[in-house]
Amino acid sequence: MRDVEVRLGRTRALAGVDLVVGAGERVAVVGSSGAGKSTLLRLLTGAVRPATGTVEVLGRDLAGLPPRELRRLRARVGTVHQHLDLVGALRVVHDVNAGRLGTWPTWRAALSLLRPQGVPEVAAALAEVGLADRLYDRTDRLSGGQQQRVAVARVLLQQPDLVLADEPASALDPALTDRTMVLLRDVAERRGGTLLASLHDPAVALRHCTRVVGLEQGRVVLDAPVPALTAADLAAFYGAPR
Ligand SMILES: Nc1ncnc2c1ncn2[C@@H]1O[C@H](COP(=O)(O)OP(=O)(O)OP(=O)(O)O)[C@@H](O)[C@H]1O
Repeated sequence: MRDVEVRLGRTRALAGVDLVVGAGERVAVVGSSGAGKSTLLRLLTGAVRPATGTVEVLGRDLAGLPPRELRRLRARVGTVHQHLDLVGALRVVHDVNAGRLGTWPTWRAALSLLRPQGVPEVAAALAEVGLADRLYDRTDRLSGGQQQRVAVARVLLQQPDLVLADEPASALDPALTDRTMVLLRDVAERRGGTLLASLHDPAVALRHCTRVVGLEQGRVVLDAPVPALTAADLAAFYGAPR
């Protein structure tokens, strides 16, 4: 993205952001609450449009992309949203299958709501996140951490070229956090793709990412490869003493 500004209502959520992320990079987006991390990720899904500047995703300029092309592009972008974007009243199998709706014809997507399609692959993705036995549970009967893992399973099934994760481990304990980050890394790496994750824990950023981008009041104030950073450098972004 080049020289991007985003306004949300009266707030300038991002200002003058220049960021180029190459294939295969794993980028942690860090910063205090309200710094603009979610906005940055939502910009890359086309959910938020810039007031000025350009945003390119997987080599396509999002401005003026016809809806059909935008849908195709979105099918190549896997997202774990901060608020998970799951349908609680559905069975887990349907919520996970939503990961590939973008690549299915409409008739198959509709049919899948009546009779789930491709159940073995869904079961395999759920097994990877440790929820093999929850295939037919209602999603809203699962705990917050389990729902977060359903959202990860959906991305595993989708096999996208770009993975965006907004605090993907906020409801998980440390062991599950690491496991989830490894899964997200794997799914990005399988396709030679890229991972961008907003992360609240500096240690997780250092363990799992190759680069850290720090935001403050909508501006990029840190952009460094992980080997160049210390835990103290990062702690500053979370309000901890250096
Ligand atoms: N829908 C909205 N309308 C108006 N302002 C918004 C909206 N969404 C976010 N903002 C504002 O934009 C700024 C950036 O918000 P954003 O959600 O990107 O921050 P964040 O770094 O992801 O925060 P958090 O860590 O708390 O999730 C904040 O000042 C926020 O109040």
